[in-house]
Amino acid sequence: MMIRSGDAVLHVRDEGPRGSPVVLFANSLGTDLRVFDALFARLPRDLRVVRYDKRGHGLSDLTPGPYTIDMLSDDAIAICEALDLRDVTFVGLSIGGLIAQSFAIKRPDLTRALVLMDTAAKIGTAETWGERIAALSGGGIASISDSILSRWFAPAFLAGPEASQWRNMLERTPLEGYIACCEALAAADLTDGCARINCPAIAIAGALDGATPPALVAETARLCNAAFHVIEDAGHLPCVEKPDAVAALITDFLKKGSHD
Ligand SMILES: O=C(O)CC1=CCC(=O)O1
Repeated sequence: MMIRSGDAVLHVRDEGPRGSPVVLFANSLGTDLRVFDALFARLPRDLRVVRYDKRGHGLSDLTPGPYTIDMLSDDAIAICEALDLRDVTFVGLSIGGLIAQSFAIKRPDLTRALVLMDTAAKIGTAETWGERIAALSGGGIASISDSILSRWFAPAFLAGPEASQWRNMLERTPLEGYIACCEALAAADLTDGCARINCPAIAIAGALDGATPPALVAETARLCNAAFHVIEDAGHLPCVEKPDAVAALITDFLKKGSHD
C-alpha cells in the first residue's frame, strides 16, 4: 500500500493480524524494506509487522533533498497515524535507528519499545559524510559500493552468491535519495534526546560492523538504558546475515520486556 506523508507518498507493507502487538521497521541507507524479509519470516505470526521504504529509497517517492532525521521520523509518525497504530515497538536499522530514536523522543505516547540495530545517537561526522557525498557526486553509488559492502557484511558472506542481491539493491538506490539521507546523517546528533528515552529498549550490533562498531552501539545503549547484544560473525546488516539470531533476540524481548 501507499501512504502520503507531506510531500511524499511512501511504500508500506502491513502484515499480520489486526489487534496484535505492532512492530514497525525502518530500513537503512541504500536498502529498502526487503532488508527485513529474512527476519520477518522468523518472527512470531501473532504480530502486526509494518515495514516501509524510507523516502528516496525503494518504491517510496524521491523528494528533493536534503532530508533531516526529523522529517524522516515525521514519515514514520504519518504511517502510524494513517494506520491508527499505537503501542509501537520500533525496530530501526542504522539510519532507521536514528529515525526510531527521533520517533520515540517526539512521540513517547506512540512508542511501546525500541530495538536499535547497528545504529547510534550520532553516526559518523559532518566531515566523513561530506567526503562520501563528494565521492557519490563524482562517481555514483557503484564507485563506492565495494567499501560500503565491506562494512555491511562479514568476508565469508560477501564472497558468496547471496551478497550480489544486496549490491544490486544498494547500487539501484536513487542517487539523489541516497545523498539526501547522507545529508540527514551529517546533521544528526540525538545524544541529548536519546538520554531522555525511557521506554524498554534493546540495542544489537554485528561484531564485525564497520559502520557502527559494537563500541559505538554500546555507548548509545548506555545512554538510553538499553540492553546490549552482539551478534557474532555479522557486519552492519545482521538481520540479513544472521536472521535466526536477531529474530531470537527480538522475540525474547517482545515476550519478556516489550509487550505483555
Ligand atoms: O553505508 C554505510 O556505511 C552504513 C550506514 C550508515 C548509516 C546507514 O544507514 O547505513
